[in-house]
Amino acid sequence: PLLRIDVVTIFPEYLDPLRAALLGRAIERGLIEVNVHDLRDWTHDVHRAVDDAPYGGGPGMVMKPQVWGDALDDVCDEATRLVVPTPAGRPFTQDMAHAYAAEEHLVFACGRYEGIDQRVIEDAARRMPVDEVSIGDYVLVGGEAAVLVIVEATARLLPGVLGNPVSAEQDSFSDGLLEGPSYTRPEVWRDLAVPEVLRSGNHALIDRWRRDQALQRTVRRRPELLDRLPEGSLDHHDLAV
Ligand SMILES: CN1CCN(Cc2ccc(Cn3ccc4ccc(-c5n[nH]c(N)c5C#N)cc43)cc2)CC1
Repeated sequence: PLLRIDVVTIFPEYLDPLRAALLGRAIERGLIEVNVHDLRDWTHDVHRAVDDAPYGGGPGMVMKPQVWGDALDDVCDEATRLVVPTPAGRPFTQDMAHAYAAEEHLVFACGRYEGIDQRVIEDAARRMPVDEVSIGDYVLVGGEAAVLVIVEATARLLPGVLGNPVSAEQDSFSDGLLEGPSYTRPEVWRDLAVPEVLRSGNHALIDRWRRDQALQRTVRRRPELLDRLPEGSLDHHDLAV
């Protein structure tokens, strides 16, 4: 496959959506290989314990290092990049999705409770690249949803995974602005009409209108993106918007 993915979690069924739709077909076609492992398969005790009380006190439980250490020893190899979702992680970005799409083997460690004993990450970092990443500034209950997000954003960049091959520059964030509105038939729906310009056939005008819409939407919803635009990417007409 282009990319091998292993996920370790105490809720393996949470990753079932990876096998649906386009991603599922990419797996069937051998473009991507996805293996999901139940962390409890590496527990040592009759209670199959994966967590314990935090040193130093505090709320909740922490995931035991021994269980994770044994699991990662079996699942990781010389080509592995270990990705650990965590609220305290580096923000996951489109650039990271491109980097992950170029990898050979990704292993995702899904934490639950208050997270995984930090020594698991420290120990892994001795023999492989390890990324602690966050998918956004909101609080989840575990890492599984983040893995679904990261895998989707990464897999869609692999050649052949999606029907229409995406090109980096066509991706919405690539020209630095948000996507503008889209329309399709019927021309009027619940007395809402499609903007005239889009039916004019005047493609210079259409392109200009679409850029204006993207610019207005970006100013309204994500003004901070405008600071990141490359120098001179807004012409005098844009600035008049
Ligand atoms: C008093 N304490 C209370 C706990 N908080 C911190 C905290 C610690 C763990 C969890 C639950 N959890 C366990 C593993 C795990 C992985 C990813 C994510 C995650 N959340 N949001 C993202 N963007 C994520 C990603 N990616 C959450 C996870 C929630 C909140 C500090 C203050």
